[in-house]
Amino acid sequence: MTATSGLAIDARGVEVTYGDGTEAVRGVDLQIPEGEFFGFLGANGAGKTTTIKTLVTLLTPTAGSVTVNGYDTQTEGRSVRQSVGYMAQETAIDTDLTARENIKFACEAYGVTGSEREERIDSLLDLVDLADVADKTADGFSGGMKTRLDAATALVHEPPLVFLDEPTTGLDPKARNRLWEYFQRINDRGTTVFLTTQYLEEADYLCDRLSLILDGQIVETGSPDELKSRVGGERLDIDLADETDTDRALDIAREFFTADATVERTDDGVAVTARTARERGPDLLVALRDGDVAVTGFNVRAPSLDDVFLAVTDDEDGLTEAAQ
Ligand SMILES: Nc1ncnc2c1ncn2[C@@H]1O[C@H](COP(=O)(O)OP(=O)(O)OP(=O)(O)O)[C@@H](O)[C@H]1O
Repeated sequence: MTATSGLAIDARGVEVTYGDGTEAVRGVDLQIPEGEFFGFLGANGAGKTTTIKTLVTLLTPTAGSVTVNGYDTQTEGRSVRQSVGYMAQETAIDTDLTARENIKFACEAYGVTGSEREERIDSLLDLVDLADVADKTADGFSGGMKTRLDAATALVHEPPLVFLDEPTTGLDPKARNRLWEYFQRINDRGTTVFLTTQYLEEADYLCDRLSLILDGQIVETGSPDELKSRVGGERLDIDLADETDTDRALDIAREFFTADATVERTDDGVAVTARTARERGPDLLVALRDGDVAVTGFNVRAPSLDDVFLAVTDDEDGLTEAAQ
């Protein structure tokens, strides 16, 4: 690796416009330190795959510059490709071959030869928990097993940086959790991971830092906790027995929580978002009872990345409206 900056990825002002005029990526900046587990979070069509394809040199940016592992993607494409692993959305495995044969095939494609090859294949099979089925053909594998095999084939050349494009889409929770363990394992051994996902919970669980991408632009970057703090604290949902009590409950809650809280009407009652929601929630319930408001249920939860996305996209809507 020639990187001296300590950055696995340094992308500046990247724009990608497809031939039909679609502006898929509109000015993306990414500085990702070596060793980081980075998440790129966005809905369908937000521009995640286009960004990855640009970083791994499958697409040439319309504008901007990208350095990956210290190599310029436009002038040193070959070195970039040799220094990264890429697990695309479309599977790269051949289901007529065994797990071992698939990995061997990937070794050949990446020029991994010689004495260390068999050892590396065995260690990858172990890493993705497929050693027991190494000599079975992949057509009988579950979705999760195929995905793990796919991920292993992206790692045969021991790249310092691996791109995973929505690797858990369509997997059941058990298979997904197993894959998460494996991704953590490869990051623990020093590999930088760039993961795209539509799952907020996944980014929250795995990533050191993440960016939210919306319509080809990064709208927010930070650690999961930092992003969650954007929402303004924990959320307390209170269900009311009688809908006609809602206005009174809102008044009591607003009086009880001061400036920093958001108090709103919900389908079942009221919700308070505040840093002190958990701590002061029980006292609010007492205040509601004293005000003759009957409560049928309540729940306090830490903000999810869903909440963050909503907060950010609400802001975006506000900006768009203001600009019009
Ligand atoms: N080859 C293409 N030609 C024209 N437009 C494209 C092409 N590929 C993608 N797009 C468009 O570019 C935008 C970004 O797509 P992209 O696949 O990068 O998003 P994504 O966030 O990866 O979505 P997904 O979760 O569906 O994979 C979308 O509007 C998509 O329709």
